[in-house]
Parts: sequence; structure tokens; C-alpha cells
Amino acid sequence: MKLSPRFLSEYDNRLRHLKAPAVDAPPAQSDPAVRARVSEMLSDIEASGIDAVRRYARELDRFEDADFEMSAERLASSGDRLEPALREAIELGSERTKQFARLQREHLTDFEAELVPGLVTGQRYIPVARVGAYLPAGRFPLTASAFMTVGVAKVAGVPTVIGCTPPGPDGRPNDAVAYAAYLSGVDHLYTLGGVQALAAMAFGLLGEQPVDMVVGAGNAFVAEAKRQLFGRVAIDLLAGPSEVAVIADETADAEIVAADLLGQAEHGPNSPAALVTTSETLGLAVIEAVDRQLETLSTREICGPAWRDFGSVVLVGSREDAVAVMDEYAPEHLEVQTSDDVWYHDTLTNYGSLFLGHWSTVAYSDKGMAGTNHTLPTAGGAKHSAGLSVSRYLKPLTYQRIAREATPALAAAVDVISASEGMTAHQATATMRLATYAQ
Ligand SMILES: NC(=O)c1ccc[n+]([C@@H]2O[C@H](COP(=O)([O-])OP(=O)(O)OC[C@H]3O[C@@H](n4cnc5c(N)ncnc54)[C@H](O)[C@@H]3O)[C@@H](O)[C@H]2O)c1
Ligand SMILES: [Zn+2]
Repeated sequence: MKLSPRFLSEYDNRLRHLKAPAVDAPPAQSDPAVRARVSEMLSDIEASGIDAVRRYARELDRFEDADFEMSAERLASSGDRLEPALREAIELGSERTKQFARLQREHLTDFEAELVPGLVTGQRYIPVARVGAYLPAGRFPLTASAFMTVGVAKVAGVPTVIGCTPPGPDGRPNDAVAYAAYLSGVDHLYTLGGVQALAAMAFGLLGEQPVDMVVGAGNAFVAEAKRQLFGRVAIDLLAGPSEVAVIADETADAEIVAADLLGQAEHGPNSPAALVTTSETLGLAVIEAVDRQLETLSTREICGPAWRDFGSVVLVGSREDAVAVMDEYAPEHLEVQTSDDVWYHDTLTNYGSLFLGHWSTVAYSDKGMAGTNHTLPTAGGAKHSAGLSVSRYLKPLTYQRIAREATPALAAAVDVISASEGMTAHQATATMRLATYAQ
């Protein structure tokens, strides 16, 4: 696991790698080659507009159609083309994600208070007007992404949410992804992937006005495109290649821990999986179990290299050191499988989402069944950011309503401060009111 040299200088003698990653690469979303490629693509699309979007869609995703938008009829009937069990699972995930999002909304309350007589201040949550959701579907069609981005935006009250998703092998969006977007309330869905999708939404190239915000997870190119578009539009957070980390002690089940590590390594060959354990026996058993489980996994071509190159098992001497390592690593997903889960819950501070206990696993949230958002910060972003939630779509706008009687409490001090700064125009706005007040 990638830990800063400064942290290691303090902790090196307190942790031991039972399995070290083969590659000591920086997190993919700060890769200079990705940065350069995305920058070149964004400049090209900004200069040449939809023609450049079309060219990239053809080159990167073999998309040849004239129209990127999925027709309203095809979108509405996407569920009809699915097996009933899949359709029902999507309906369940969509509803459960909205259920959690509605609770988040309820816990964000507008308020108004009188700070001094005549000075009424308040805060009101107002949704952004237009959101562009990226629905990843390169390697796998990630069915639940639309619940997280489109559905949660709709619960927040965003009037217009458009979505983009890359085409599948048949040149069309995956029907499960489309149905999830439809149920979540998407207003328009476009068959467009990667950097060109984010640029088209942000620059307003899809016959729509530019969106105010682009959201959603994706590969390193998608995360980098969002980073570079930030400022021109808002972004949710940088949700790049998925990561999982587990804290386990001797009470954990090695087979389950191994399955959970591989469960996220499956996202891509650059997806890191890490175990931090206080038990050498458990650590060695997990390494063995991972190797064994890999033999029969149909996706071992992805999970195998991910585990070899970016997988790690770290032995620490105490639960305090386990927390220190994890808070430094700040993983996207963190599972805790110990006899001490409550203590860990109370103590840990840096993670995208926390999965407590033997019965709790990342896939439950990944697929929308836990209700919580799966769009989460990667590459250490959990040190400063939380995952996507209703609040990200809402602007806490402040206001003040001020009556005559509050004038002395405000104007006199503003007069003094403005004078000391030499800002006479500011000063005048206060002194003019003071003069009127005195009449
Ligand atoms: N952090 C999170 O919350 C979270 C959640 C779900 C998924 N994910 C991550 O989303 C990612 C999905 O990645 P994916 O690739 O399968 O699908 P994707 O939809 O993110 O990316 C596919 C697109 O990448 C573009 N692309 C591919 N190679 C390119 C190149 N060389 N140059 C420019 N563009 C290129 C193509 O246009 C293609 O449409 C995974 O890494 C997964 O771990 C993260
Ligand atoms: Zn996952």
C-alpha cells in the first residue's frame, strides 16, 4: 500500500509487509501521461466541438451512429429487455438508494435566526440546476452507478440530470445501465464514454446547455477529465479506480477476507487491495486463500495482476497502529472484521465508506443494496473529502434580512473597519445608513 515517505519514516519499524505490491506506482489519477492525454483531448474538443467528440467516440469506442441520444422510447423500454430477476434487483437498488438519500435530505435543514434585534440571517439549500452524470461502462457495465448519481440528484431536487455512458459491444448503452438511469429519473441519456462525454456535457455540445456540475466515477481518464474541468463546472469528487482495504484480527475468516479483497481488485488491473492485520496467522492465511481463489475466478486476468501489482498485506503490532496506517492510507472502501469493531468505528477518521463486521461487504453498497452512495474518493482523497451525497447537489445559500433597528449594531463597526482599511466606498454604505437612522 502506498504510504507517504514521511509516515514511513515514523512507522517503518512498526509495520511489516507480509505481501508487498510488485509495483510502486503513484495512484493512477495523478499519472502525468494521463494528465497530458486528457488535457490534449479537452483542448481539442473545446476548439473543434462536436466533430472532435465524434472522432474520439469513433476511435476509442467504435461508435459510428449519427445520434448520441438514446430515444425516449428505447430508454423507457430498456427494462423490458432484461431478465425479470435483474429488473427486480435494479428496482430494489434504485429504491433503497433513494430511501437513504431521502434521509440525508431530511437531515439537512434550512434555518433562520435573529442574531441581534433586527438582523435576521438564514440558510437555504437550493439544488444546482443542471447535472451531467457519468455512468461508467468500459470494462463492466456498472448498473448501480445511475442510482448514485442520477437518483440521488433527483432526490436533492435537481431539475435536469443528463447521463452519458459508453456503448457496449452492440454499439448501444447497456440495457441494465439504461434501465437504472431511467428509474433514477434521467432526463436524457447519451451513448458517449470517457473524456469526450464529460467535455460534451460541460461544454454544452449535446444540444443542451452546458451542465453546472459533472458527477460520477470512472477510470483514470474520467477522473482526470473531471479534475481538469473543475472550475468551469463543479465536480462531485475524484472517484477513480476502486480500492478496498480491510482491517482484520485473528477472529476474522481468511476466506471471506480474501474474497472481499478480490471482490474489488476485479474493478481493474490498477485497483489496489490491502489488508492490515494484527495477526500474522490471519495475514498468511489470507495470502494463501487469495492465491487459491484466484485459480477459479473467471475474472482472474484482471484480479490477478491487480493483486500482484497493487495488493498488500501489512502486519502491525496493535489496533492503534492499524488505525494510524489506515488513516494515512485513507482508502475508498474500508472493511473492519475484528472483535473490536465498535472501537475501530469510534477511532477511524479517513475512509470513503466503512463496512463494519463479518457480514458487511463492499459489494452490497457497490450494487446499491446498502442504500449508501458508492461514488467515493480514491487515491487518498478520503483524507479531505467524503463520498457523493444529497448535500453535494445542494448549495447552502445564505441570506440576511435587516431592519432599521439593527443599524447601530452593524454600521458603526463597519465604519471603523472600512476606515482603517482605507476602503471609503465600503465605509459610505454604512455611514449613509447611520445618518438616515439618526434622523
Ligand atoms: N471510486 C468510485 O466510487 C468508483 C465507483 C465505481 C467504479 N469506479 C471505477 O470506475 C472505473 C470504470 O472504468 P472503465 O474503464 O471500466 O469504464 P469507464 O466508463 O470509466 O471508461 C471507459 C472510457 O474510457 C475511455 N478510454 C479508454 N482508454 C482511453 C485512452 N487510452 N485514452 C482516452 N480515453 C480512454 C473510453 O472513451 C471509454 O469510453 C473503474 O476503474 C472502477 O474502479 C470507481
Ligand atoms: Zn466494487
